[in-house]
Amino acid sequence: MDKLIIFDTTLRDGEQAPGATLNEREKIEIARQLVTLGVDVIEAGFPISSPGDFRAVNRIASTVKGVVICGLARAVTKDIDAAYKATKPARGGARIHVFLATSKIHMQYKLKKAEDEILRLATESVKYAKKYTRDVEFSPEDASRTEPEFLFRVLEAVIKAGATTVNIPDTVGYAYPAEYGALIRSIHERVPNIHRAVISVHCHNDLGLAVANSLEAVKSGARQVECTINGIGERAGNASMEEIVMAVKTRRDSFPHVTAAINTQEIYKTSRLVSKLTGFVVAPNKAIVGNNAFRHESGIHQDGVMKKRSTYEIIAPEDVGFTGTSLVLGKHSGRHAFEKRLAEMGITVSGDELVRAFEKFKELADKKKNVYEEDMVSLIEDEINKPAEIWQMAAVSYASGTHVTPSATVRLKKQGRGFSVTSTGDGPVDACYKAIEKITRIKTRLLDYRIEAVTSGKDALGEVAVRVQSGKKIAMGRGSSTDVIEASAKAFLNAVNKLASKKKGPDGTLPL
Ligand SMILES: CC(=O)SCCNC(=O)CCNC(=O)[C@H](O)C(C)(C)COP(=O)(O)OP(=O)(O)OC[C@H]1O[C@@H](n2cnc3c(N)ncnc32)[C@H](O)[C@@H]1OP(=O)(O)O
Ligand SMILES: CC(C)C(=O)C(=O)O
Ligand SMILES: [Mg+2]
Repeated sequence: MDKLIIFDTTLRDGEQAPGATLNEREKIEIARQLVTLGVDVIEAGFPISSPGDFRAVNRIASTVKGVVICGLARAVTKDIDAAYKATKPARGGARIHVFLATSKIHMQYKLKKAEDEILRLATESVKYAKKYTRDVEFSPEDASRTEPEFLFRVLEAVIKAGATTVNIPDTVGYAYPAEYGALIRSIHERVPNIHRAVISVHCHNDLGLAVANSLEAVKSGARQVECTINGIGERAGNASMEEIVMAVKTRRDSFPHVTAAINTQEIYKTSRLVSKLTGFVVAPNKAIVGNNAFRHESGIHQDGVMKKRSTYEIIAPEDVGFTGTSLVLGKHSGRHAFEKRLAEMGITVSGDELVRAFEKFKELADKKKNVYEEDMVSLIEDEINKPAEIWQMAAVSYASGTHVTPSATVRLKKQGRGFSVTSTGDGPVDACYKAIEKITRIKTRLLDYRIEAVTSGKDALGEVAVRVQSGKKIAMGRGSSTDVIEASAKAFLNAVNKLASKKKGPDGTLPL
């Protein structure tokens, strides 16, 4: 079985994504994690591009061990000198990666050079880099749009000049899998000295085909893939490392001939580090590392996963280091998952109670994006234990603003009698809560307060969820209104009623 060399270019091509710029310290932190992940080569940067990038590549080469450190260079001697100087301290090996475009469009309009001049420059640059290190990679940029005959000539020449890896970039993400695979096979057939070099692939995602193209290339004889964590990179990005590695591992039947030495349990952690430091949020539906990659909300899927995981999961989440909850409750969930979640929370309901609680859950899930654990507890308390509504909310009014001491007047009813109290507080919500405490004579501590919009638009309904403690008792409360202060007061009173009914005095109040 051949080794599939994983060449990580998160710190070079990944960092070229607008907005992804990393400083020296951040690059080192990512490089260290890439070593823990087990990549074979780290393309740490483009040393000529800035003094900061030179320093970052140089620091990585000096401090990050156990991996080949690569620096990118144009076919220009000062770039190659800088790449050499920056990568020189690498103990695991230093690689110089020289690139030069070979497609007609790039040669004519960008480089303004003819084929012969390109061939000469490519060969001389590789020879020049070869003076510095044994490990030289050459990339004919835009290879997939290069005239095949010219591409074969360039590859043969650079291998003769000493290139040990020849990379075939699909620079603009133009290729599609069958075509790209055929290109790799034709290189095997038409470049006489190809056996002296490793064929590498470097695919961009402009048509969403970067991973598919890379995999097809591996099937066709490529033995190095250039990729980035989370697929970040120029424009639509590069081929995503985690997708390639997990595809090769999961579909061993299709890739029996290669193996990648990646410690896959580190994938999720690496993804989150790169996301945090670049500021590029990972889409929830991103393969392998998206938040939803291993989560199920649909009842039929949840039921299947509970009965046999592999009905809907082709990868074990722990294989990529994902440890979050896999069953998410929402409007598409079914009874099996609902019951399981309750059981996990230590709540056992069955028969009619379960039917009722499930109906209420569906109603709530229709309104809310997320059904939290506290919502479940509150739902069970409301629907199953049915606490008596000892105090009813009659009215709330409040005053607040700049240079105004927040105050609230709350009017509650109990057994037909009205009670009204005005109180001040740290804000209108606090003033309401103090007024309710005074009327009910229940002393509380607010443990948690959460507010979210359950409908959209200017008249959105705000729902407040609170967790309130009195003595040793804790109760959840929920309240909704288009006025968030009123919703807050309702939620608090809902919790206070539960506390009162949990330990009623003769008049339904808790002892102070
Ligand atoms: C496909 C890829 O990802 S390639 C890598 C792309 N990455 C980057 O460009 C990031 C870092 N780049 C930089 O910091 C700068 O572009 C530098 C330092 C490399 C060069 O900066 P400048 O000297 O100011 O040149 P500028 O970027 O404006 O133009 C590029 C020049 O390099 C030439 N060039 C482009 N590719 C190559 C190459 N592979 N070999 C030789 N020359 C090249 C261009 O033709 C142009 O030359 P010209 O000035 O004679 O017209
Ligand atoms: C420098 C080369 C390999 C590149 O990034 C590309 O062609 O996309
Ligand atoms: Mg690229």
